[in-house]
Amino acid sequence: MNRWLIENATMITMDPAKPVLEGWLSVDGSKIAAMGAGSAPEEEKRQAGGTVNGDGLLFMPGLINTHGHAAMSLLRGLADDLKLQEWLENHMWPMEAKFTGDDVYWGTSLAAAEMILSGTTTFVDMYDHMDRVAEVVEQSGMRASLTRGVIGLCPPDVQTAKLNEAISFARDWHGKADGRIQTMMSPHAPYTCPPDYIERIVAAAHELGLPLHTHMSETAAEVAQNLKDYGVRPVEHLDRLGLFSRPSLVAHAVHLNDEEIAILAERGVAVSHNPVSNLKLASGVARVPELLRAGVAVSLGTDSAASNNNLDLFEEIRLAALLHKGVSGDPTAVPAAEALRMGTVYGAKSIGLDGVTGMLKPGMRADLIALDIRKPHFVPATDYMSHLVYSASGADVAHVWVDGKQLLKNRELLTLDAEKIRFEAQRAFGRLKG
Ligand SMILES: CSC[C@H]1O[C@@H](n2cnc3c(O)ncnc32)[C@H](O)[C@@H]1O
Ligand SMILES: [Zn+2]
Repeated sequence: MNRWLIENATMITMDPAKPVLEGWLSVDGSKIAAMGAGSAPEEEKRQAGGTVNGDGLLFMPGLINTHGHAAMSLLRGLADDLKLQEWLENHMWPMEAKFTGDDVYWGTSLAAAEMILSGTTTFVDMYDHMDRVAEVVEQSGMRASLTRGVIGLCPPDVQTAKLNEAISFARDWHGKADGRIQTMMSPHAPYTCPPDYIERIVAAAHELGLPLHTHMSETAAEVAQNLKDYGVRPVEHLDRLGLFSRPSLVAHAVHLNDEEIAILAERGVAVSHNPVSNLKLASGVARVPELLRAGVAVSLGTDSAASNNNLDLFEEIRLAALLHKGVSGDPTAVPAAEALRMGTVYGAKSIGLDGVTGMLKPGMRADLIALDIRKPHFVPATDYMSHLVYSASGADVAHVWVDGKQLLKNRELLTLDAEKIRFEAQRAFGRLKG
C-alpha cells in the first residue's frame, strides 16, 4: 500500500503553525503527503490504498531518544542504587567485557521492542559491536543515529584498533537501511579518553563529515577530576580539543556553570537531558531551563535500561516537565509544550534530522505514533498536549509507523519476534551472569 490515509484523527503535530489538528493525514511511501482539517478531500480518498480510522486515537510524531546504550537492557536490574563510577567500574564494565556480538544483538532487539512499544521511532545508540546494533535497526524498521563509543584507557595499539573500528562502522553504515541509519563518532567521555585520543577522534569526524557524541559533565566528581588533570572544566577542555568544531551532541551536561552554558549555546552544541538516569545514579539535576533560555537544543534520552530502568521516553518527558518546576520553584520552568518539543522536534534537531522527523508536516517522513485515548486518564478532552505530558505513558501507544511502514499494530510488534527476543535475552543474561 503506497498511499494511505488516516481519517477522523486528533493530531498533535508539533508544527508551531498548527499544533493541534482535527482532521486527516495522507502518507505516500515513506513521507507525509498532505494533511488538513475536517474530512479528507475526495481526491485523497480516491488515491488511498487503505484507510486508518483515527477515532479514539491521538496521533503525534514518533518520539526521539537522543542518548542510550540499547544492548545494556541485558543488564537491567543488575546493579541498582549505586553512584556512576562504582556502577561503571565494578558492575557494568566487567559484565560488558564478556559481551559477544550475539549478546549485543539480543540486548538491542529487546531494547528496540521496548522502544517501539512505548512510542520511540528514532534512537541514538553508543556502544560496541555496532554492526549487530545496525542489524537490529534494519530489521526493526526503526530510525537511528549509531556510534561505536571508544574508551581510551588502554595501550596505544588498542586505542588505534578501536578508533579504526569506529571509523569503519561509521563509514560503512551511514545512510544504510534505506537512509534510516546515520552515524557519528564518539569518544566515550573526557575522563576515559586522553586528550590526544579525543583529537584523533575529532579529526576522523572531520574527515568523514560526521557529528560527534559524548558523555560530558555528568557528575561533580568528573568536573573536579577534569580540573585536577587538565586545569579546566570539561566544556573548556573539549572545546580546546576541537570537539565542538563539528556538530555535537553531549549527554547529561548536569554540572555546568553560566560560562559553560554560554559556550555550548555559542558553539551550537546540543544537550541530551537524561533526568531518570541522572536521578538514579545520584548525579544531580541538569540546568535545563537555563540551557533552553540560552538557546541550546535540549532533547531527551533514557540512557540505558541499566540506569533507568526502562526506555519509556514518556517518563523522561513527564519528568523534564516536573523536575525543573520543583528545583526552581517556578511552575513555568519547563512548560508541557516545551517538554514535548524536547522529546520530538528538539531531538530531531540534535541529530541533524530537523525537517525530516519529529513533526507531522507534509514532506516530512511518516514517523508517527497513535495513542489510545479511550483510556480513563485521557478524559476529559481538555488539552491533549497536557495529557501527553502529565498523564500518558508508553503503555498507551497502540500503533507506530516509521517511514510510512507500520511497526506496531494494536500493540503487536510487526517487525520483531517478541517471544523469541524475550527468550534469547534471558538466555544471554544467564550466560553472562555465569
Ligand atoms: C563505550 S560504549 C558506551 C559505554 O558507556 C557506558 N555508560 C552507560 N551509561 C553511562 C553513563 O551514564 N555515563 C557514562 N558511561 C555510561 C556503558 O557502560 C558503556 O561502557
Ligand atoms: Zn550513556
